[in-house]
Amino acid sequence: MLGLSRIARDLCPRLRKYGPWYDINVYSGLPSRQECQHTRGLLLSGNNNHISSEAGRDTGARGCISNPDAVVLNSWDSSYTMEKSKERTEVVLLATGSFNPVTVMHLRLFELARDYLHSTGNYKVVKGIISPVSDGYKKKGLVEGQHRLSMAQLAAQTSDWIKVDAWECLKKDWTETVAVLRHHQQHQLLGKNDEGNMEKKSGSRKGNKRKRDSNCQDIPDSICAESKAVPQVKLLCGADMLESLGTPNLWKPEHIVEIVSSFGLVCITRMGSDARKFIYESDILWKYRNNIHLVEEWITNDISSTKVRRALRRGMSVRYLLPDPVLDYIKNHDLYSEESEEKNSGLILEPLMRNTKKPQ
Ligand SMILES: Nc1ncnc2c1ncn2[C@@H]1O[C@H](COP(=O)(O)OP(=O)(O)OP(=O)(O)O)[C@@H](O)[C@H]1O
Ligand SMILES: NC(=O)c1ccc[n+]([C@@H]2O[C@H](COP(=O)(O)O)[C@@H](O)[C@H]2O)c1
Repeated sequence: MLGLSRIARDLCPRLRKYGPWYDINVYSGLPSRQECQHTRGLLLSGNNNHISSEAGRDTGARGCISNPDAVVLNSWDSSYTMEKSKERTEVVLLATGSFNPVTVMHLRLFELARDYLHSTGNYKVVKGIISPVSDGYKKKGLVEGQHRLSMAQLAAQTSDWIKVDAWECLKKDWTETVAVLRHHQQHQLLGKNDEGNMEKKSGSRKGNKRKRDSNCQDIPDSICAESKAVPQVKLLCGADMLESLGTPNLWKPEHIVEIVSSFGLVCITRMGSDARKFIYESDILWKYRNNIHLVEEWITNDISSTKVRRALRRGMSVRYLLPDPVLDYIKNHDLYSEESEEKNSGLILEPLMRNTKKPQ
């Protein structure tokens, strides 16, 4: 830890010569992501290191801890940096949900969110992840995880950037969403470090993938190899899921704070939900509103998995609401019936079960 603080101190004079905006102030604690939106610079630490080292006093610049696992030095003067480096904060969009079954609207969420984030000029979406919930969620009518996973995989085949991740789904027990976010953020961090180590070992740099930052010219190779900031994982959801944050005992308050402060939300408007009003009426969400990106879906589309299952049970066509391969999969496995809709009937949803205090 002390070694890392020393590295930060050593780097200051070198970085300072590129301009006052690079003064470094590595804070302890966990600032909100909005303070880190333009995170750039040197990845300094790994697991749970909360470095406190004041290396520069100018108010025009700061570094910050962008997540519990990484310390990055960033530029405070974002407009200058944007213009100078044309770099944007990399984002991984994570959508959790039942996906019972996945619909074309689920895929649209990713496209809408990516368009919006790119239009801000501040972000570059590098990946989308669909993470179907585990059977342990115990939602009524939830068909087996393996089927929901397979359908999501078939749907994602049409995209070159949306992937399906089985980590959450294949667990026997339900995982709280904040833990899923932490898992994927950690994965990003390890991925970046592995990439850095691989390059150091092979001594090669592949194409443009990890171009040496011009600001790194006289910084030791061992540090520069890790100079690309880790992508931020953000939760992607519809406005109904955002509103579910207000359902008593469904979400732990500290988890809501962590989601909106440390990760951030990208929320797509949905018929029947008023996300703006909900944010206004919630003190926590209002406090972190700069880290909640509300995306207006102008081509409104109220496809829902519940409606699709209902139509399937009634023998009605759902073609063009789901990708064709998903429809074929449902037919081949005879997935949705009156019987399947009764699954978990009478059971309490796992988050409610966990968060409801038992009477003394
Ligand atoms: N039409 C839609 N508009 C906006 N968001 C949507 C839409 N459909 C799904 N979502 C979002 O996709 C995520 C995963 O949704 P989920 O798997 O629960 O599907 P769903 O269609 O909402 O299911 P259900 O009908 O059971 O509520 C959630 O964040 C949800 O808000
Ligand atoms: N406390 C929590 O972390 C919490 C509570 C309720 C739902 N969720 C998640 O939100 C999503 C909701 O999906 P559905 O809209 O299909 O019910 C699921 O991924 C579920 O795991 C998380």
